[in-house]
Amino acid sequence: MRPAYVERPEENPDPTLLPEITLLGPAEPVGGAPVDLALPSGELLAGQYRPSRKLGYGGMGTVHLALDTKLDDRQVAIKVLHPEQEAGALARERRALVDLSHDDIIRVFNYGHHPGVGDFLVLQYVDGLTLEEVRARAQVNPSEFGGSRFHEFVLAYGVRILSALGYLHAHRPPKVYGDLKPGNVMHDGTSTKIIDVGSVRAAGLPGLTTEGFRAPTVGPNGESTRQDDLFSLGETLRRLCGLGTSADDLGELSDLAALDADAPTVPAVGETTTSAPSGLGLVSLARVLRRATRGKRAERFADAREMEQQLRGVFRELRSLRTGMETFEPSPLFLPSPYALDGALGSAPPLAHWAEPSPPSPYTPPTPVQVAQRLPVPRPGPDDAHHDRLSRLADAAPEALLQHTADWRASTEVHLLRCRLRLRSPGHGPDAAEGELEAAERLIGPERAPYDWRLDWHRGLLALARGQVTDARGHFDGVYESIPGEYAPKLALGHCAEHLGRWQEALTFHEAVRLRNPSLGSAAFGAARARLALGGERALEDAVAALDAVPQHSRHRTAARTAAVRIGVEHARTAGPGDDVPGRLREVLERLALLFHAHGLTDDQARTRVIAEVWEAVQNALTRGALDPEGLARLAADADPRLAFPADGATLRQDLSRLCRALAHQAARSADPEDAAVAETLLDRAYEVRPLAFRHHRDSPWLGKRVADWLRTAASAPSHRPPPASHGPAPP
Ligand SMILES: Nc1ncnc2c1ncn2[C@@H]1O[C@H](COP(=O)(O)OP(=O)(O)OP(=O)(O)O)[C@@H](O)[C@H]1O
Repeated sequence: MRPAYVERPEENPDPTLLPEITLLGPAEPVGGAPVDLALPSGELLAGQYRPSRKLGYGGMGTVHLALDTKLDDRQVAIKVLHPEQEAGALARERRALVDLSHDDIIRVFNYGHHPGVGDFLVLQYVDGLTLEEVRARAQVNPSEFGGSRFHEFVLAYGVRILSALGYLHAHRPPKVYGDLKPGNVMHDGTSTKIIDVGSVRAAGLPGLTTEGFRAPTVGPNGESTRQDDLFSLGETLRRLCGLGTSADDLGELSDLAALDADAPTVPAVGETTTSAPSGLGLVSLARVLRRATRGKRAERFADAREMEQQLRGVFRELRSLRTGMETFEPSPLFLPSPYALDGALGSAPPLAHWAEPSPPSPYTPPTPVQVAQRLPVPRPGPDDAHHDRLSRLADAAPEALLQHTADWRASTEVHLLRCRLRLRSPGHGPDAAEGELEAAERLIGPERAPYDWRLDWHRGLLALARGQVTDARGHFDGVYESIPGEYAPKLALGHCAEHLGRWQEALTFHEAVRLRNPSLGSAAFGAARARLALGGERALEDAVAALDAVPQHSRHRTAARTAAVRIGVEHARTAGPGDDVPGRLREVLERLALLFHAHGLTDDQARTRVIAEVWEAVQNALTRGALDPEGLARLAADADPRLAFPADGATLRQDLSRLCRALAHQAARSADPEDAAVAETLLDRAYEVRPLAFRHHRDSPWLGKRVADWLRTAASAPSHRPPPASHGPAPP
């Protein structure tokens, strides 16, 4: 191993950052030999280059370090070709090699011939290690690369190499590199260089390849396509990560089954002792490498850009899972979703909450139908005829959009849009949506349809809309296989796992998405629900922490803060004998004040419902003996005065009675007929809860008339002017 110093970069979300590797001292010649060029002493190669030592050798030739005496003694690498290479393809391609210009591809400065030595290329000199040497180093000393962080650096190598491959592939006619492997890429300071450019050729022409990195689809004489390059890169990265010994092993590592286990999965590491990421990070990494190294070209990434997007996504996931830090970058394939998928948790309790003798759990997840309607939406494909128009569409009512797009010429994306709109529109449903999906599939055609993840995504939505969650999980798993760096399939799988009772799996998916992008309410709510369902000592703290991590600038912030209050209430309501109910209630009141005055819950009706729920929880604690009158007084003394929290039991009851009447008022004016029935129940409660001195029955003939009159007035009051709770028409 050559002596070198590895300096890791600070933690950073940039998926192209590499450690800085500096070779130390006079490096040993790689081949162990000094210059072995047949040059008389003092003679310059081609009258210009002074060789100093051998750098290495390979199938094509021997590489020497030399000084360019005509250019300020600049260091260059001279690659002297083996005689059998001289008349080969390289000789014809020299001009093209000199023209190659990309930061991650070694520069070919010159070429020449020296009698007695032969043909040679003059290359940019790289004072670094090959990736094969880096791999060996990481195997011996993983901590030098930050342990499992090494895998993120491997992805960074991938992203950089893909930039070079993308450059070659974009030539007209396209070029391929043809012979990608760890020995042909060097770590150059903090960047990479593909060194062995002799294999570069036009796509489809014969050329150099290497056993073990060669795709099965390459022709007998090395005839390669762009997707064969992606295979070789996938294999290169697999070796660097040391995952398995072949693409088959990646299949095993890609399995979701392990994610519902209690303990984190232990990776089956093949060729390295570098600690590999575990759990979902490992699955995503294995999947991205597997997709690149699939046997059939159609199963691999379509191009360098597609592969790069997914490597970047997996990088973000690994980094966030390792550090717990946000690693956000907008998704290239999905639009940001406006919906929080918060189930019952993220908003004030609905009026129906008071219809039940004991309120339903607020932890209920969103229904499969709601999930189908509110998952993130794929961005329209750039090649679609309607791409521009589709990108400009506002998220309007589904019926209106169906009408708006009715006369658009059919295209895959238009059918997929209509499929989603029909799922969201009450008058249509899954059967109509399925027709659109079939039309999209026909347009994609039988050759490409099996590999188009968009079809699987929409099949997953359809299955959810029909309540077939196991099927949906299968479809979304297919999407995750295809685009392993994307967050949206993981969000979908998290919701499926919740409905299948696979709570550990749900937590794994939601946490991975949430950590990467804490602004995304859906994942924070999912993680909170999964933590609460799994239980355990820290369940409540961890659930609330996930919600608190939704940042102030997120559109889901108010919902997340509301949920944190409601979780506290629910906990106080269902607390066992050992629980610190006064402490919990104190926290709830603190959060409530912040929710109203800093975190944006400004709607008066919602505020009244949240206050009623909190006050009821306090009353409930008093009744159960979990809180005593002194404790209540202390809570009031500590609470934010703007909450006007009652300091004694009688005032609390009076407040509750007033709140119930305010809620009855909301119910009486609600457009929902079921709410009207709740109005009666709430009035009953208002009377029940009054302090003893005030108690009487509302059904007394005198009072009954007044109540009926009041309800009528309330119901006929103009509904566009919702008065604050305390300012409704004077209740009886
Ligand atoms: N530009 C360079 N700067 C520094 N070292 C280099 C450079 N090019 C090659 N080397 C060293 O020489 C070794 C052999 O180089 P290279 O892989 O290009 O040769 P090759 O004959 O094409 O090998 P093969 O075809 O077997 O991969 C490399 O492993 C590297 O250590």
